[in-house]
Amino acid sequence: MALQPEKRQHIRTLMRLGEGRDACPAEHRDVIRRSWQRCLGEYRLDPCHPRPVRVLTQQALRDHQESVDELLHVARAGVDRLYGQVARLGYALLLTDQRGITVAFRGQSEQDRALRRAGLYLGADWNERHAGTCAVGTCLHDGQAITCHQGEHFDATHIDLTCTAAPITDPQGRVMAVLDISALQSPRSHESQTFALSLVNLHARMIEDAYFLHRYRDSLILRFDSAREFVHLNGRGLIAIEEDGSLIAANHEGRALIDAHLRRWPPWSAACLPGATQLFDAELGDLLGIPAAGEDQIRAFRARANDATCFVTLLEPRGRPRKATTTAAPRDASVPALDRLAGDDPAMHRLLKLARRLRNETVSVLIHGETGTGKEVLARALHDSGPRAQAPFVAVNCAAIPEALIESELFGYLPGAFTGGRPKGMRGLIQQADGGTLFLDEIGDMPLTLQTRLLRVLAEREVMPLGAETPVKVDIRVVTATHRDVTELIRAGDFREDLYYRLNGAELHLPALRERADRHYVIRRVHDELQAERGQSHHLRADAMSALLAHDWPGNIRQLRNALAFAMATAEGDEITLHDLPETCHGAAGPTTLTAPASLGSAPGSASPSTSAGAPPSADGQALLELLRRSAWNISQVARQLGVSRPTVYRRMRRHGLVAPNHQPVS
Ligand SMILES: Nc1ncnc2c1ncn2[C@@H]1O[C@H](COP(=O)(O)OP(=O)(O)OP(=O)(O)O)[C@@H](O)[C@H]1O
Repeated sequence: MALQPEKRQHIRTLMRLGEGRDACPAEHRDVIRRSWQRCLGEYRLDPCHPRPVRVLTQQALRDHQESVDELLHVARAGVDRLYGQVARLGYALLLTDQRGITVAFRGQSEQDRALRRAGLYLGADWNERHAGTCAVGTCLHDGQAITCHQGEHFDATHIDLTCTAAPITDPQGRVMAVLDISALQSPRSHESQTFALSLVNLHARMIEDAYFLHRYRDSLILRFDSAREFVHLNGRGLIAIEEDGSLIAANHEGRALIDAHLRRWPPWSAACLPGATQLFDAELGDLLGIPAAGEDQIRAFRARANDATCFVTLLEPRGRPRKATTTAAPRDASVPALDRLAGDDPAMHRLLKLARRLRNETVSVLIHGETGTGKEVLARALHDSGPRAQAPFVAVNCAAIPEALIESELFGYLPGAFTGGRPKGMRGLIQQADGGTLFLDEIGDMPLTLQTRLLRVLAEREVMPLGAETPVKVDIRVVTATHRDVTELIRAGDFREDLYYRLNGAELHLPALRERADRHYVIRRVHDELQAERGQSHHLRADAMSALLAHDWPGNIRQLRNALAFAMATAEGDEITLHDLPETCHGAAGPTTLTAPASLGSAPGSASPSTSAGAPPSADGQALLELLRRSAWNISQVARQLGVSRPTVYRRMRRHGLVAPNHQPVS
C-alpha cells in the first residue's frame, strides 16, 4: 500500500537523523528528541518499516491483568469518570501496566475496528522498545506525564494519533501503571491537548491516592493540604504512619514534603526518616488526637520543611474503634482564659503552650507583636489564669503618657512632692499593681532615665515614690510588650541591656493576623464578642466572611474588630454582607495603612504641614498630618480609621514630630 506523502516525509526525517545527516527538527521538544534518539540508537527501530501493532494473546493479557489486579479494582471508578469526560470528544482510554501492556480499555463501540487497527485496544503493547516514541512508552521511560501529538510519534503508523499519558506511581514512588487518553483525529496544534494533559494528570493522581488509601487501609494515615477546605475532600498529601509516629509510606505530595524536610534537616544517617512529629512540629498526642479536634477533625501544624501551615486530618485504620486517640499523650491541661485566644494556628499553639507553663510563675514575660495583635489581651489572660487572678491587673501604656508624667504615674508621689501634684499625693501604678500584674505596653518607648528606676524596682522589689525617703515593698509580676526590635534599641543606646534581660524572662511572639491559620476562628470570636456587647444578632454572610479572611489586616485584630463593629452599626438587616464592610476590606481597595491615604497629603488647599522640628514631614508623616487635620485632631477617630490604637497614633505623631494645635509637642 502506498504511503501518504506526510508519512513518507516523516520517515525521511527519521532516516536522515539516524544516518547522522540532519539534526532533529528544531520544532520538536527535548523529550521527543531524546526518545527518537533512543528508538534509533538503543532499540534499533527502523523508521522505514512501520511495525504492526503488537497485541498479546488472551492468556498473556490475563497474566498481565492479574499482576495489577488490586490496582485495576481500585482504579475502575477513576477510569470510568475520566472516560465519561472525554468520550464525547472522540478519545479512547487506556490503562497500561508498568511494561506498557494495555490492561484496561474504554472506547466507542462504533469506532471499534479503527481503534483496534490503531492499537488502541486491550492487550496492545505500547512499550517504547516496540512501539517507538509514544505517550505511554515515553511516559514509562521518563516517569513524567506527556502528550505525544501526531508527528511526534516515531512510528509512521501512529502519526495520525494524539495521545496523552500520565504515570501512576506506587507508595514507594515507582511507576506501576500509565493512564492514557488517545484520539484517532485531532486538531493540528499541540496546544489543543493542553487540557487533556491536566485532566489525565488529575485522574492519575486520584487513582494513585485511591490505591494508597486502599493499600494502607489498616494503618493510620495523615492526610494534609495547604487549604483547610480541601483536606477531607481532596487533601493532596498522604502519609501512612505507625502508632509511634514513624513513617510507613507516602504519596507523591507526602514524599515531596519528606524530601524538602530532609534537605533542610539532613538526617544523621541516610536510612533515617523523620517521624511525623518532626515533619509537622507536633506532639504525637496532637496528631493522634486529631479525630477529636473541633467540628471538622482538622488541625493546623507547621511543616518544619518550609515553616508553612499544613492542615491535617487523621484517617484511622478500617474497623478500628476510636480508642486510638486514647493512646495519645496527655495534652497540656486546658486553661480557658488562654485557650480561647486561638483556634488551631501552629504558632499560637506553641505560644499558648509556653504561656500555660508560665502562668503560675513570677518570671517576667516580654510579648512581641505588631500593633493590635492582642498583646494586652494575652497579658490579661496570663494574669487571669494564674494565682494572681484575684489581684489587680494594671496596664500602663508607656507611649501614651507624656514623658513628664510617666515618673509620677508609675512611682507615685507624696503630698507636696512637686508643684501641680495632688494635695494628698498619689499611689503610683506600680504600687497599685501590688499582689498582681503590672503590664507595661510599648516598653520600647520608656525614657532611659525611667528605665534605670524601673530596673531598681525589679531588682529590689520595692518602689520609691517621689518625695519619699523610705522605699515601699511591692510584690508584682511584670509583663511587658513591644512591637519594636529591642535589641536594635539597645544597639542604638536607647534601651538598657540589663533591663532587657530582667524583663525578658520569657519571650512570647504574637503572629500578625494575616499569618494566622485560624483567622476563621478569630473572626467568629470577635463577631460573637461584638454581638454579646451590643446585644445584637447579625448573621455573617459568606461573601463578608471570605473578604474578611482574604484581607491583609495591617491593624490586626483591632482593625478587624473595628471593621466588624462598623458593619454591625451600619448593616440594614440582620445580616452582614460584603457591602456592609468598610471599603478597604473589599479586596481591590487594598489595606488601610498609614501610607494608604498618601494622596490626602496633596489634597487641594492643604496648608503646608508643620512639625515640632520645623522640618517638612516625610510622605508618611504628611499623610498622617492630613488625616489628623481632617478629623479635627480627634486621635480616637484617626486610630479607628487606621485600625490602630490611640497610643500608636501618638507614637507615630511623635516619630514624625507632629504637634496638635495649641498643644505641647507629643514627647
Ligand atoms: N484573641 C482575641 N480574640 C478576640 N479579640 C481580640 C483577641 N486579641 C485581641 N483582640 C481584640 O483586638 C484589639 C486589640 O488588642 P490589644 O489591645 O490586646 O492589642 P495590642 O497588641 O496590645 O495593641 P497595641 O500594640 O496597639 O497596644 C482589642 O479590641 C482586643 O479586644
